[in-house]
Amino acid sequence: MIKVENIRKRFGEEEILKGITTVFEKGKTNLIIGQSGSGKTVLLKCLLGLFKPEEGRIYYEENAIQDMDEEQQRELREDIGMLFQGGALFDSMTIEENIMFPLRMFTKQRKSEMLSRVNEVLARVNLEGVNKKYPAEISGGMQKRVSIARAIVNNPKYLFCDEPNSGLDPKTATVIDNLIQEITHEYNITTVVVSHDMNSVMEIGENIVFLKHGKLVWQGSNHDIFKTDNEDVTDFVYSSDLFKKIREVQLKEE
Ligand SMILES: Nc1ncnc2c1ncn2[C@@H]1O[C@H](COP(=O)(O)OP(=O)(O)OP(=O)(O)O)[C@@H](O)[C@H]1O
Repeated sequence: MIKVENIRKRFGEEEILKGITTVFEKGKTNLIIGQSGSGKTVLLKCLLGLFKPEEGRIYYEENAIQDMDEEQQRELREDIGMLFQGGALFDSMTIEENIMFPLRMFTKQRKSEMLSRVNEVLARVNLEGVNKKYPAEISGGMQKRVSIARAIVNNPKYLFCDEPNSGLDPKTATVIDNLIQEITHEYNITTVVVSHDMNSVMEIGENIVFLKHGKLVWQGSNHDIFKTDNEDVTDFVYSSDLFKKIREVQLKEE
């Protein structure tokens, strides 16, 4: 669980996050959504400790990151898996070396132990046997799965995903979304996904935090989102014709 209490972040004169309070729940896929520029990435970077809010507090379980010393922050980093936009694999390393990277950084495991863990996570993302390939030799969807394998290799308690399915076709995007959700449930971790993709909202939005101009204007699940009459949310959801039609059908059925 990650708890955010009244955080404010400004750059120069401009206040980007205007007092956000929320909880990202354990064992759930928590989505941060909103229009471009609403502050999603800034909030994610605050959660990760990459930006320091001027006000407010962020708790990982009961521990505020503001109170952590360097050693505690290092321990927290070990518990965090990160899936970057675009995958961010190292092109000059094989898939195996890419996935092993966090293990080399954070553990003192022997090579054989690391290799066996690499094979375990590759199997989890249904990608056995690609160990010796380079990122350029596999498809975009496979690269994303390798990135997920790397993000979970160290058994994180928290998983952060920044636009995990950008650049993927809709079918592959759904596979990636579902994989993120399955892993979240299986390992009972706190997952936070930044997205502006309505399909992701539908598929995996168990707890959705909706931002507008740096404020949290709505929070709920993918079931609630079709019932709300909050105009900011409906404008966002029904900017897509497909979802407009789904809404019409739902309203007729009720
Ligand atoms: N390092 C920075 N310095 C100054 N301004 C910043 C910085 N990072 C973000 N901003 C500003 O904060 C605002 C919110 O940006 P943010 O990247 O969080 O939006 P977003 O909701 O993630 O948008 P998108 O969906 O386009 O990625 C923008 O106006 C942006 O210019």
